[in-house]
Amino acid sequence: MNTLSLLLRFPHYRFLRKISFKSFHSNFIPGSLFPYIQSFNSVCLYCTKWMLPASDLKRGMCYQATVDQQTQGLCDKEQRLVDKLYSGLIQGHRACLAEAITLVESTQSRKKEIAQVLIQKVLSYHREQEKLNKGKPLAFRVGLSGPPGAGKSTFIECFGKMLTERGHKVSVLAVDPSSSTSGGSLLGDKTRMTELSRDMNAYIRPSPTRGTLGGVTRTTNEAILLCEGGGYDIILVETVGVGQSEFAVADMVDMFVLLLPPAGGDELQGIKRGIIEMADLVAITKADGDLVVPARRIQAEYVSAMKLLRKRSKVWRPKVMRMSAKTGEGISDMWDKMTEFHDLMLTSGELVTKRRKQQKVWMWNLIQENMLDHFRSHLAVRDKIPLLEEKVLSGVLSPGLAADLLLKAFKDRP
Ligand SMILES: Nc1nc2c(ncn2[C@@H]2O[C@H](COP(=O)(O)OP(=O)(O)OP(=O)(O)O)[C@@H](O)[C@H]2O)c(=O)[nH]1
Repeated sequence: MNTLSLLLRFPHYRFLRKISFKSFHSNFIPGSLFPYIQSFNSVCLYCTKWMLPASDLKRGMCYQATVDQQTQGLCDKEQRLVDKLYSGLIQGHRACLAEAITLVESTQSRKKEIAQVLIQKVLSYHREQEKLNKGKPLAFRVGLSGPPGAGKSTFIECFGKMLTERGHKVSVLAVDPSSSTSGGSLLGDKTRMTELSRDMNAYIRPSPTRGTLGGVTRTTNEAILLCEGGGYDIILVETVGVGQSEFAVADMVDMFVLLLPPAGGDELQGIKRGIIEMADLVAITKADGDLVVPARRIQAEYVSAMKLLRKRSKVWRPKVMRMSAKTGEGISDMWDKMTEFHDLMLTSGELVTKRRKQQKVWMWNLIQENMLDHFRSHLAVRDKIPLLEEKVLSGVLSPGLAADLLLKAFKDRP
């Protein structure tokens, strides 16, 4: 198709020409252009002229169409809610941040859809802000894990206060995978971090997970984004290192810190080897008074053990430090090490790569969770599950055969 026929086909060709290559590449096509785009093929030809790969354009169209669809699907009241939360959030209003997190945590399907429109808006805002920040991420995301009683909340209280005094805005998301399954809570009693919770530059929020790993992935990832949109530049995600949630958390942060008490091997039994392998920094807590000597010993043990671990980064080797939240000793050194890590990861490009990979993991985790929900609630399967589970438990049926039967029933019925 030559320029003349393009002009005939698109009377507004001159206008179309004004759209920059860059705006296409950022996967954005202004909604107002859609009336001008009559067929995808024609546009591909138009784009070939401007050296734009058709796949990028297709992706851009699909993306924008999805966002438009989502936004158009909202009624006035819902749209007003999204607008109110979005503007309040980016202006730093804590109440709006809290309400926005509650919205993303909702299990109601309509609320989930509204939340996605909000998240999409916040993501666009992020992209803009990161561009203004020369591509540098808006916040430093740190995962903190350790066994119960390791001193996590005492550390976060002390560390968080030091950071706010230095001018940072700190958000603490406490992921508690136990709360909905056991009715009890590993992390969440209200007396934790009392001083930090009164600090106007800190925001503490328990992150309920509905007891599923998928719950951790969805709500925590989205809460991180919202906190960053609200201007928090340091996000601490706390979790108890005795289950699977810490692995999920490690997949959503820039740096993973493991807090270990100066205790003997037995008390650290619950800590899985895998979690140590994921740590970028191990901090031995409570290194004060009588505990200084055991803290030194544990530190030396971990220094040697970590030398044997596979290297995960070209620019960083995991460090083992000692600190005391009671005396404050070692806390500032820890922050120095953490910023050193952040700077190295940023300048080497590893941080950007890591975050990109995490986006993909996030997407697949969500798909996995939704597929499993879909499978469990499918008409052809739902009623068979208790019976087959029972047979597997009593040893009448092998788990493999039971799984095959359920999968077959799922596949055979539409
Ligand atoms: N000596 C000393 N004790 C500490 C220090 N930090 C915490 N503790 C004590 O260790 C105990 C557990 O501390 P927490 O901060 O509640 O530990 P946690 O890891 O948050 O515990 P969970 O909330 O159960 O997961 C408390 O009695 C604290 O007073 C420290 O730096 N030095």
